[in-house]
Amino acid sequence: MELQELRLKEIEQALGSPLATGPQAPPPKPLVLVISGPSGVGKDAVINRLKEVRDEIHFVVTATTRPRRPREVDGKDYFFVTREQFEAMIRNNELLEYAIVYGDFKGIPKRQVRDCLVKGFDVVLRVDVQGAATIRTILGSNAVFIFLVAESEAALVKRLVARKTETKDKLLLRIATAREELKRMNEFDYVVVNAEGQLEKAVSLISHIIDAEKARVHQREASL
Ligand SMILES: Nc1ncnc2c1ncn2[C@@H]1O[C@H](COP(=O)(O)OP(=O)(O)OP(=O)(O)O)[C@@H](O)[C@H]1O
Repeated sequence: MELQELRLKEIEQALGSPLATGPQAPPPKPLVLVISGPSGVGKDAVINRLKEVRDEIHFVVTATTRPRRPREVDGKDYFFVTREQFEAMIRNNELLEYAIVYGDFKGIPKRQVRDCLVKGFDVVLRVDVQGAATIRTILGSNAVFIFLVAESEAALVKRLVARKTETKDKLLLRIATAREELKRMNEFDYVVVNAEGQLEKAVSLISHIIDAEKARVHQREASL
């Protein structure tokens, strides 16, 4: 050990400067990850699991006028607001993006995202395909866009039927919309398959995407 230290000293002397001990890689910039995909593909399921495996990431809570489903918690799964409250948020320019999705308003509060980025935290946003397009116009290549798909259309519909949260009309509308949405896959950076019973695999791939993004030489730089 001592001999080694001595050698290092000799090297430093020969170099005429001390050997730097700081990190050689620059600190990674905070990441904005947009997770999108057709209704019922498993966005919520994937994000809920991702929260458990990557607890350093911040998950922005979407505001919605849609009625709360039995197991959903206000402020955790969504901010459940009235139509009037939502309209006030639009008027006050408080939303990064918002849309009417199957008759209900959904939107991302800007402040939550901004606060996280300023503190240097990574942020995950959950948006429908329409919302992802809006965010792309704002953040462009400074955010990472992930498109979630099921293994097949049949599998997606089976999952939606099993969830039992839609009437038949709403279900048909969601399927038709999903067909259109699938055509927009090429607007995304990554596609992740959330296959039946394979939630862990989808979450693990997203986790690896995050790690790979952190290792980019040319870091994306999101700001609002
Ligand atoms: N890999 C999987 N295997 C089996 N079931 C799954 C898988 N992923 C999600 N599910 C189930 O499929 C249903 C739809 O998932 P989820 O509600 O997360 O979709 P979503 O994309 O958030 O839908 P929406 O956009 O309509 O809110 C849920 O009942 C969920 O538990």
